[in-house]
Amino acid sequence: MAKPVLQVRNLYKHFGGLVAVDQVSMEVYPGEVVGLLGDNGAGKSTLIKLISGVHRPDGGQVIFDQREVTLASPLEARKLGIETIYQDLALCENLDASANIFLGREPLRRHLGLFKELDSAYMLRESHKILEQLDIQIPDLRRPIRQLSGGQRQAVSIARAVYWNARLMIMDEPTAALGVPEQLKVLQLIRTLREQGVPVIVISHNLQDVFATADRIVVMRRGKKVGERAIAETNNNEIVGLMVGSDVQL
Ligand SMILES: Nc1ncnc2c1ncn2[C@@H]1O[C@H](COP(=O)(O)OP(=O)(O)OP(=O)(O)O)[C@@H](O)[C@H]1O
Repeated sequence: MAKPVLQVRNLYKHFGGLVAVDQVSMEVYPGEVVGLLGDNGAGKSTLIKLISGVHRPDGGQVIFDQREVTLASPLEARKLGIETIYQDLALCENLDASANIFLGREPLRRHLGLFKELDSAYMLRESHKILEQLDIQIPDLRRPIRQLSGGQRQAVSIARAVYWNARLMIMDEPTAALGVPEQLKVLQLIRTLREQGVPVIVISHNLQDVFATADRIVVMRRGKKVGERAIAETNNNEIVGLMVGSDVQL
């Protein structure tokens, strides 16, 4: 069996007296989609922030590519290939898709052998390639991002991560703000990522979405991991039961 891309062991994080993530261990294998589920306040966001370098754990280990890592910042996580896409997408509204894909990492070329300028032709060519590779249709790559639909923006954000060699993609509620056709496109994009070997951790409140895309589900409640199931071996009721706890009657 392939080795996990990511392993977390006994991760622990508290905020004052509140334990947000309590001894959580999980793995993510190459080419799989893991749905991270749990009710509000269960600790899902805190867990992914520990994996993406936003928070430092108070205990436990993060092992990436078989090596224990200390992620002191989101930049360090990104250097390893851990890319997180939050709902705000971190795109620049006034720039076009290709400028966003290269944001902060723009290639320069010499102009008339004298001074350096942005190599927009290269950026455009490369953007076309990555969007095609992911089967993303954006009719006009020169339009500012603000004129694109929510699903297209999400897609640009994912394309950027893949272009810069994402080895693990973490997505926080990727479909929450989208209309139904756009949701379907984003789910399809998650499947494409899996097919191209990039594993995905996806947080969602939408069980239908998770059942449509994930291979495995991890359920959290009150900071703890309370269950882990292969999609083929579970169903809605069982997952809801784990999310709300056996003390609640369904
Ligand atoms: N920076 C912080 N400071 C203090 N408490 C925090 C902080 N971040 C999260 N918490 C608390 O930790 C607990 C877990 O929160 P977290 O956001 O991880 O849950 P969640 O499962 O992502 O919830 P939701 O689905 O509502 O986003 C909550 O009780 C929350 O109030």
